[in-house]
Amino acid sequence: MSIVFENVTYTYMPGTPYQRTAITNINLTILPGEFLGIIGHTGSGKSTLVQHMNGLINPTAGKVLVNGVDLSEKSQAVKETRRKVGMVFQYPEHQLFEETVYEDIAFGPRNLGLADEEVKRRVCRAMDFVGLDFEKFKKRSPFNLSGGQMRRVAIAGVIALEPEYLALDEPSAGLDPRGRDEIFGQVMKLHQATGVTVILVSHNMDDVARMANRIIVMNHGEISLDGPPREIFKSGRDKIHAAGVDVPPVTALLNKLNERGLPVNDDALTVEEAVKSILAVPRGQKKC
Ligand SMILES: Nc1ncnc2c1ncn2[C@@H]1O[C@H](COP(=O)(O)OP(=O)(O)OP(=O)(O)O)[C@@H](O)[C@H]1O
Repeated sequence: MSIVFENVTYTYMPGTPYQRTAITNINLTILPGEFLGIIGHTGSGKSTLVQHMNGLINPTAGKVLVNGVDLSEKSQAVKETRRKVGMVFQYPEHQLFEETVYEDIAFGPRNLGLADEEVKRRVCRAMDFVGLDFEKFKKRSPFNLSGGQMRRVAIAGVIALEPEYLALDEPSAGLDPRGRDEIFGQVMKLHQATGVTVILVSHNMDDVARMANRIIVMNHGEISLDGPPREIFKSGRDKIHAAGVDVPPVTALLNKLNERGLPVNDDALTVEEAVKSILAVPRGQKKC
C-alpha cells in the first residue's frame, strides 16, 4: 500500500504558447504511516505534484499508482482508489456550502451511501479531531463562524471520509499564528491517533520540520532533497538555500552558535530541543 510516482512529468497547456512544465521526472514512493512534508519556493511544483495523488490531474508522461492502481486508467477500481486520498486545498472554506456545520461535514459520507448512524459517527469524530464541540456547533451556519473555525469545518469534511492518505496544501494559509498552531496540532493528533498517511505542503520549513518524519524539497519542478528533517538540515543546507527556502530558525541559530565556537548539538528542530542543547554546553567552554 503506497503512493508511487514513476517518472512523472506534467505540462500545463501543452502545444500552446502558454505551455509550462510544472514537474519533471518525479520518482517518489510514499509509504503508509509517513508524515511527508513538501516544501519549496512559489511555483516549484508542490501543488501540481499533490494534485496527481488523487487523479485530479494525470501525468503528461509517467504513472501515478495508489495502492497499485494506475490513476490514469478508467475503471471502478480507480474511482474507489481516488476516494482513499483526501485532499484539503488552499482556502478550503471557500468550498463550504451547506446550511449547517453538520450537513456540510456529512455531505461526503452521505455521498458514499452510508447509513445515517454511520454518517453521524463520522461527523462527530471528525469534529472532535478538529476541536469543534459537536453539540455546540452542529446546527450553526458555517458562514457565521470565524475564519479558523470555517477552515476546521472544511477539514472535518475531508476527515469524515476517513481517507487512507490525507494531503493538505498550505492548510494554514492566511491564519494567524494561533490558528496555524491549532490546525497543525489537530493534523498531528489525527496522524498519531489513526496512523493516516499525511502529505503536507508548506512554504514554511519551521512548520514542516516540527511534524514531518520525511521532507522533500522541490526546486523548479524537481525533487532536490528527500530524507528525514535532521539529515536534510545537516547535509543539505546548500540545496535548501538554492531551493529558496530557509532552514528552521532554531536550526539557523544553533548553526550560528556552532560557527562562533560554542559546541552545541545543532540538529534541534524545536525551541525546547534547542534550549536543551545550549544548556548541555559546559559553562565557559568554547570549541577552540
Ligand atoms: N492551471 C495552471 N495553468 C498553467 N500553469 C500553471 C497552472 N497551475 C500552475 N501552473 C504553473 O506551474 C508551475 C508550478 O505551479 P504549482 O502551483 O504546482 O507550484 P507551487 O510550488 O505549488 O506554488 P505555490 O507555492 O505558489 O502554490 C508554476 O510555474 C505555475 O505558474
